[in-house]
Amino acid sequence: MQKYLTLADGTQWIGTAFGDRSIEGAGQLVFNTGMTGYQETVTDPSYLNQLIAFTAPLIGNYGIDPTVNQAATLGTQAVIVHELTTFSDHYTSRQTFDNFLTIHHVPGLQGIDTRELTIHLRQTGTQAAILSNQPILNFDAKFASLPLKALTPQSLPVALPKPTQPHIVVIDFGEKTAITTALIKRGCQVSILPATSSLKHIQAYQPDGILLSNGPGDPQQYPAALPLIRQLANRYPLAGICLGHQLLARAFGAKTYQLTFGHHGLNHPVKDLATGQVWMTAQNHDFAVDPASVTTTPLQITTIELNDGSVEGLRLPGRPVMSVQFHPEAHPGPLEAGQFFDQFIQMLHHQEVSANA
Ligand SMILES: NC(=O)CC[C@H](N)C(=O)O
Repeated sequence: MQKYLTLADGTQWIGTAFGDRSIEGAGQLVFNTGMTGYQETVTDPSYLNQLIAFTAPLIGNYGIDPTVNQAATLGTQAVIVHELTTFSDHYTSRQTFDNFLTIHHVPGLQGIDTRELTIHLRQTGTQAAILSNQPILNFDAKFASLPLKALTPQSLPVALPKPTQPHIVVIDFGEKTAITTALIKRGCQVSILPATSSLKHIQAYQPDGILLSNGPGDPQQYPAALPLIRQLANRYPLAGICLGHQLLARAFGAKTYQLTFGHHGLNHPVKDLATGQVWMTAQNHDFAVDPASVTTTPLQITTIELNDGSVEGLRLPGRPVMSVQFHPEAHPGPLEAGQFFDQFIQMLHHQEVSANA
């Protein structure tokens, strides 16, 4: 069965269907350059209502491991690959990628040159796209006819904290499981609360620290969260990751903007401005903090991306508050930036963030 990928600029790619053959998808088309980690990527809630094209030439070759999902449901609108492997004999695999997408009602397109598509997106910028079962006659009408997906809230909060363990409340904007796991692995107890929670409600959990999670969409779409974030940052040690970082910036008056084609991959070098140390990081974002706007706020830039110089980290001098644009929890990706969580846990003891945080 043929499937048609049509971009807002009218360009079209034709390939073969996989995943849920009957379903069509529409949203922003992004490319991901990771050589591995397709399962963590398609289950990452930050890809809500996006179509993901993988530049790696072979996808699906180690199957699906039920333990690595980043969320229980898939928010992605479609998956686009060059070549799909239809069998997998890896020892952790329990099903094929094709079958996994079918069960989760996500359509796929295989057999197109995703590197050519990526070059096109790098030249024209991120744009809307539709994966359809028939050629498209009217892009806008078809786009409007296809349903948007909604986020499924993460698991319920855990029981009251044990006095011996630091208790972290994660504010859930679309939290990835690996963030919670990274905190639990470091001895924390974690409660996940909806982003609509009131300060009073959060305080009732008696947190030792707050983590603002990653999440989908434009950070401008979350104005209601900003007063809460300011209140939390003034009361608790606080860390932000990706969307959480962007919202922390906005809460203190900085601006965010859309990158031309986003950062979606596993080998983005970032530099710690205090130490000069460079980490290879996993990234997944289309928006970024405007560095010029940070100078008008109490925040300080701590880290930058070496490919394009974009802002990768912030701190609030005098308060145990810091954030990163990249994904220290990785999954997929390199784990070397995981020290962000160690610094966060140090901060819980009400220490000022060290200059290299
Ligand atoms: N992974 C994230 O939290 C992504 C943040 C935001 N949705 C962006 O695309 O920039």
